[in-house]
Amino acid sequence: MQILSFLIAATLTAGALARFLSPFSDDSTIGRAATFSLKQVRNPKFVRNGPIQLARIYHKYGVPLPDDLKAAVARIRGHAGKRSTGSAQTNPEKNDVEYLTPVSIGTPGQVLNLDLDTGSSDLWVFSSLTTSSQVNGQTLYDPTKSTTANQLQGYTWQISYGDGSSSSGDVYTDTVTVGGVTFSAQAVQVAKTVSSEFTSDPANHGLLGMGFGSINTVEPVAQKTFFDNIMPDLDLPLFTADLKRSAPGRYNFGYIDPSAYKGEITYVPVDNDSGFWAWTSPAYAIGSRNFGNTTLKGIADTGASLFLLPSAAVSEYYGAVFGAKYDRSQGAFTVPCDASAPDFTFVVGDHGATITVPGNYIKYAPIDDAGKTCFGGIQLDTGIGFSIFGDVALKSAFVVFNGGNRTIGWATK
Ligand SMILES: C[C@@H](SC(=N)N)c1ccc(Cl)cc1
Repeated sequence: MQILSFLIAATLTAGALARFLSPFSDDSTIGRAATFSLKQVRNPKFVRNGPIQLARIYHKYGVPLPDDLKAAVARIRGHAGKRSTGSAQTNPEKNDVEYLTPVSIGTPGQVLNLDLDTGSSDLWVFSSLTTSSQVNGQTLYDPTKSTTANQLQGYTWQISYGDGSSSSGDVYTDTVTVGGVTFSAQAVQVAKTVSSEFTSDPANHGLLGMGFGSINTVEPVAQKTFFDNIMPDLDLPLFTADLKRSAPGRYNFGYIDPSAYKGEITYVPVDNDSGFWAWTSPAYAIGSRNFGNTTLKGIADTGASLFLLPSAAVSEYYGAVFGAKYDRSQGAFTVPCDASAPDFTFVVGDHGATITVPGNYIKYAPIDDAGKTCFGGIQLDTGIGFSIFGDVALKSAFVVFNGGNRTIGWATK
């Protein structure tokens, strides 16, 4: 409501109120009907502004602003400075086994390449405290060289991952920056021990968990993830993953890049009770076959390389690939690298949206120098309790992880 019209309305209200409260005023108009008219004049300084006017209606009826409108209003009112966005390139290792993202820790910044992992919630790094025999060329975070590092005395952590790897250590807080977004008191878990899987990968300097805080392993008090900490200051409470096959991809924070995807983003609910970004796909299809009606309950996991599915789906898939087999020596399905591998398509939501994983992505990587036999990009999820939409699936899509309303969005690209 314009200021002038608001004042007029207030005046009218006050006058009416005065008459109601004291019907016996000394007003000389008593006994005669009082009439008057007011000429409205346009406020030349009033500037139309859609989002502001729309926001005022929401405020008038006490309805919270939708995230997009809130962000638009913040930008218009110049509060955008209080909001932030960020963008970080992420780089695949050989065979896309993981994607590493530069992260600055400490003052002055010590840059380590970390695996941003939506399947865990600890930010841990190789450090000057890591057992020297377990270090193999990794960049080490040294808290003694950071003027902003503070140890959480008596705090420890220990984590084990689905692939059998593990690490443990002590806890500091320090300034952490990813893609230009900074949090000044982020829990940084310094490794004192790491398992051989981590020692054997010089390029990987640690993990930055992007799962939910409920599965952070720090004791005696679990610590918030980097995303938990920056979410309130982001333009939008979300991050996006745009992973690519054998090419750099990108994690964006606080905004959705419309040039990064095609068509519409389809959002579905996330069940974070497990601490993971768990969601359900209602159906899948192999190649040009019809969609079945078997749901896939799984997690979107940037920290897992492969696409782990129920045995029925895996058997149906490899049954359609000439020469595919379960190789006991690999403990996994393999396919001839020159095989014609069908696409794997899964449904998102209940309005027909789908994501297609190209068959070539499922001829994951050669297991021999001759390049004749390839490791399958789809493998069994037996014993895990859920499927894993790992990088083989994620790099087939543009994926939005919305921590505000706990949804996950999928789009083709
Ligand atoms: C949740 C992921 S581990 C991770 N993304 N940090 C996982 C669990 C179980 C298996 Cl078998 C493989 C991967």
